[in-house]
Amino acid sequence: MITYLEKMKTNSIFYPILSKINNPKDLRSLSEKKLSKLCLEIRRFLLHSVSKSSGHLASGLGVIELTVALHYVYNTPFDHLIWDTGHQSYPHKILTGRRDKMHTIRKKDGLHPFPWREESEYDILSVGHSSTSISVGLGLSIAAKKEGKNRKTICVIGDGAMTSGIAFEAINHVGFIKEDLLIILNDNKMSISNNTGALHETLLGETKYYQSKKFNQVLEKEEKFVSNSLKRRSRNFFRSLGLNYFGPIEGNDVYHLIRTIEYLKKRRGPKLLHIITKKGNGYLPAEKDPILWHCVPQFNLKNANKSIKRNKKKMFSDLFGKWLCREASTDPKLIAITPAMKEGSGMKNFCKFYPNQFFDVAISEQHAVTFAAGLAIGGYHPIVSIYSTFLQRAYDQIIHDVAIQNLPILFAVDRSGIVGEDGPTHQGSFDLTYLRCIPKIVIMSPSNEEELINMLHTGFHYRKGPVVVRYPKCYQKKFLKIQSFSKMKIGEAVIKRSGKKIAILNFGTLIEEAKIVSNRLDATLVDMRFVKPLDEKMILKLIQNHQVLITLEENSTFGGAGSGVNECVLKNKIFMPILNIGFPDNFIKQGNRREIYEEIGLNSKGIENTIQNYCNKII
Ligand SMILES: Cc1ncc(C[n+]2csc(CCOP(=O)(O)OP(=O)(O)O)c2C)c(N)n1
Ligand SMILES: CC(=O)[C@@H](O)[C@H](O)COP(=O)(O)O
Ligand SMILES: [Mg+2]
Repeated sequence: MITYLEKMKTNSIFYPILSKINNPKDLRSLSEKKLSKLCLEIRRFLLHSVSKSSGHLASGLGVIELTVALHYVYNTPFDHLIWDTGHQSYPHKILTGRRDKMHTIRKKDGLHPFPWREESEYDILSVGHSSTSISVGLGLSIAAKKEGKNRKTICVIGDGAMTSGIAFEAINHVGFIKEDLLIILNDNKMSISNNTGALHETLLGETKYYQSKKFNQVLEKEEKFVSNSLKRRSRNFFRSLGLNYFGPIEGNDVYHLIRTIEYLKKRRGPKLLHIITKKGNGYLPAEKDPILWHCVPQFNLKNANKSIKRNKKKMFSDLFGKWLCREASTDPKLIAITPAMKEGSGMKNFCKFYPNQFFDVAISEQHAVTFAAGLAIGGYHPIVSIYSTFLQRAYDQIIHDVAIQNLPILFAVDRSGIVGEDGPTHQGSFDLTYLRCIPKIVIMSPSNEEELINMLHTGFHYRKGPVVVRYPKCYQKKFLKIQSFSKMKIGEAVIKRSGKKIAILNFGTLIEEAKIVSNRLDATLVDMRFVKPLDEKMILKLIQNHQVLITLEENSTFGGAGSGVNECVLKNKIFMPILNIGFPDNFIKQGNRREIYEEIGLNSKGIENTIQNYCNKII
């Protein structure tokens, strides 16, 4: 039987134009008048495909016209097209030979969630974290010039991604060395949440000016438009940094885009084209609620909003948000900071109820950390809520601006461990490794909902230096009413089960699997809770009456919690077999969390097998 999707991908009745486009060359052979119809077909295809696959939708809907225009005007893949962050690249994937695989996106062995170098020659840069496009684009354009290739480089960056430090640093360089590069600023006034910041205000100003002058009428006459857009203001942010600034122009009109981009292609030097698009364009539910539709689970197209909301389950992040509200109710000095991840981090209610104690600093992880340092020095009680993978961006800030100065800041490190569908760029595989070596930092890893709350409470009131509570992207199993919390003794582990020969030292939420395994193997199970400081007394006691130690964590085993246990044992000059179980030494691909844990041997069966194989040689 032909499945719905199979029908959809081959059906030349549903998609008379799109079904014939297998690469951008096919697109470039179309007459221009077919392009707006093609955009409609892509939009329909995208909606159907994401409704089956899940994924990033609203941003892709907003750049369909831009994607068509860019591949139409430029000679891709010879010319280099870079999509910043990459969550908007689904239309690009559809047009570059991957249409038939779109239903596999974000799935195990399926298409990668973002542009990926190994996946296609049209993906010149692998991405996932934002704001890298201009730096890489500049490097590519210089390389092309040195090689004597008449190759063009185009970077598409969103107004959200433009707020990040690295994008500012790149613009500073681009405007100075004046290489040939086209930056397209896709301004839809949205990050995941509403965009924030002074740059956003500046862009708003540009947009209002453009609307008041009705530049889109002038656009019909391309030359006049361009000269007008050059004339109308002597300075704006980008122009004052040495870039040729054009626009803003309507970014959801494929013909205007083609005219403008063709014109800019002929001009050399650093250019920034400011386009105004609508996130979710052409699909009313997503236009109305682009936050909900930024990244969606599978949904039913007939009652889309409802089916998305119905599928939403409570996560650890929501518990963090509840705890935050509760703690803020007794502490006006509590300040919570997010670098553009308000919704994902569970802070929607907090920012509503405590707007004066909340800062969304836009996509600026480095600033978020150092800004917290300033607040802490000033006597406030900052909490930085941040995803494990994005905290990687702020490593020096944690060491130089926070830890060296012993500042009391709580880091709520969300999405630690496997996040699943977002793949290698987003897995929280390394935070224990990169944080554990920082002197005096306290690191906790809750194994369940109660521990999460108690650890956040303990960490927030610790006040002797930085504290990290790291927790995964997992659903709450228990409904917790947050009435009271208790402080934990720093560095204290608890025994969950007493057994023989084998002691399992668990760090984090794999405890459910560890319980099953310890019952089957009659092993001792300890909930270590603290990655730093380790409960050394407990480790030494376990060594006395067991033959093997097993450590279990949701982090790379290289330098993670298990490495800490190894160091403790070596330091005490003890010979003891230790097996570290955790993530393997590779970048873990996309898939759902359950599948990935199974594949890397972190379900109960896998853990038991690994332990047995190891112990067979010893016990
Ligand atoms: C370094 C980093 N921080 C945060 C994110 C999460 N993130 C992904 S998309 C996005 C919003 C980007 O907004 P914009 O660039 O304007 O694109 P739009 O979604 O509006 O198309 C954010 C915050 C990320 N991918 N990388
Ligand atoms: C592209 C990106 O970085 C975000 O959109 C991310 O996918 C959000 O992740 P969560 O869905 O886990 O909040
Ligand atoms: Mg945006």
